This record gives sequence, structure tokens and C-alpha cells, in this order.
Amino acid sequence: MSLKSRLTKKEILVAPGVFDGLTAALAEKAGFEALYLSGAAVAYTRLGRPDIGLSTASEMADTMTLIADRVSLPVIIDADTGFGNALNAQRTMRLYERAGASALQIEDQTFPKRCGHLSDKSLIPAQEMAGKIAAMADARASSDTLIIARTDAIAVEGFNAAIERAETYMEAGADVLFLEAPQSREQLTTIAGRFAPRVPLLANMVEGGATPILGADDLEAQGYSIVIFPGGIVRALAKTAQAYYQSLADNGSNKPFAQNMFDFGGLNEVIGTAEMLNAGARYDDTQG
Ligand SMILES: C[C@](O)(C(=O)O)[C@H](CC(=O)O)C(=O)O
Repeated sequence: MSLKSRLTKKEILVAPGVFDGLTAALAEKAGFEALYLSGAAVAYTRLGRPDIGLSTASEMADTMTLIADRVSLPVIIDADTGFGNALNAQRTMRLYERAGASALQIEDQTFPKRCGHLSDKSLIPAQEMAGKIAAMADARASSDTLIIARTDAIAVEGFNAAIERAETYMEAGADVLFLEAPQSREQLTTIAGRFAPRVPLLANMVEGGATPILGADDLEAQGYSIVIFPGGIVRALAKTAQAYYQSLADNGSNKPFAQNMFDFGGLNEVIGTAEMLNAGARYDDTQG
């Protein structure tokens, strides 16, 4: 089912963060209906750096291509600021759409952006952002590719200004609105009361970030259509990796950590090694 038609259902869509073929495959296996290719998760894992606008559009597109080759779920991709002005945003739209994205999320920060939950962000004028949204709508190959407009204004210009910006972005043609980093349950509820009846809304749950963590049921009851958990997988993996390396360094052996990891066969099962080898063998047979 396309992301666009999925959003016509009342049930909230839970999209976990992914950053490569493995995480995408694991999330698909867990039963999710859509994935969120997080810019933060790509910066954390590929660069080992914070989410401060260091990763490039090509790195994201490359990652998107690998994920689209591995799973068949719709993917929402983080397009950050679109990497420049309206014309850059158009290129980003075409690039990510060709790579297999079902939705692009674009935000109103200046370049280089920073994670919405860090301080000292700065914004482009609302009208410039509206122009980028319109430009992306003009550039998309399919009207099924959604534009998710994010405003980072709550932390910069205040809550009311963020609401005003979101109105402007909706009028400019955004398919989904994302007000980044509400600071309380009340703010989350006010946003939903104002927009949910008119346009699908996305909520962002960042563990330890500026927004209280609410469950999917709670957000659905408020009227949210999508909830993303973008960086959680990296926080979980990083904790395991840190413990694994420390244990190996301390012990000179993997044995003490064995109960916390897959063995060779276990991982092969997870990634479908036997199925792939069987498929390869079938094709070999047809040539014989
Ligand atoms: C949604 C987000 O843009 C992302 O890159 O996934 C980040 C999430 C994070 O830093 O964990 C954000 O700015 O909220």
C-alpha cells in the first residue's frame, strides 16, 4: 500500500528509524508498515558524528537506494534543509524519489542544519520555506511522493510563531506537517487540535530530547497520523557495541559476551542467507 493511501486510515503509522539494509530488514520483519530513513542515524553511524548537517545528499540517496533494494516498505526520508535553496530542494526531491523514497521531510532551518533537539538553531524566512515546498511539489515525478514540512520554530521564535509557519507551509502545498520539538504534552495536544482535522501530522519521539515521550496510542488519540522514533535504534546499538568492544578488549575473547550476540548461524537466519543461496542455486540450474 502506498504511504499516501495508508495515511487515509485513522490508525497511527509508527515508522522506526533505520539507516542501512540490515536495520531496514529487521524493522520490516518486526512488522512495521513504513520506515524512517533518519539523517541523524546516518550521521551517527556512517560518520560517527552528530546530526549537524555534515552528511550529504548523495550519501543519503545512496543509503536510500540500498534500503529500497532490500525491503518493500514505503520509506520516509529525511531531506534536512533540501541542501540549499528551492532549486537545490528540487534536485533533492528528484534524487531521493529516484532512489525509492515515498516521502521527503524538509525543514526550515538555515544550512548547515542541526538536530531539532539541539540548541542554537536558526531559521530561513517562512516565505522562503514556502517557496521550497512549492518547488518540491513542482519537481516530484509522482503526486504520491509526499512532502513533509517541518518547522523548527518552537525553539527559535516560540510556539505561536511555529503554528503560524505551519499554516503557511500547509498553504504552500505540504502533504504532512511536522512541528519539531514541542516542549510539553500540552503543546503536542494544541498542535493536534489545530491541524489534525485538516492535514496529517507527524510526531517525533527522541529519547532524552526536548519532547516528552508518548506512546503511539496516546498520539493517535490526539489525532497524530505518523510517529517516528528516528535515532532510537542507534542509541540501542551503540550501547551494545560499546559493551561488546569493551568486553573483547578486556577479555581478549568473545565468550563473555556470547549470550548477548547472534552466532554465525543466528545472523545468517536473520539476514536470510539460506533463502538467497537457494534462489541462486535455482537460477544456476536453469542454465544447466
Ligand atoms: C528527525 C531527525 O531530523 C533525524 O535526523 O532523524 C532528528 C532526530 C534525532 O536527532 O534523533 C531531529 O532533528 O529530531
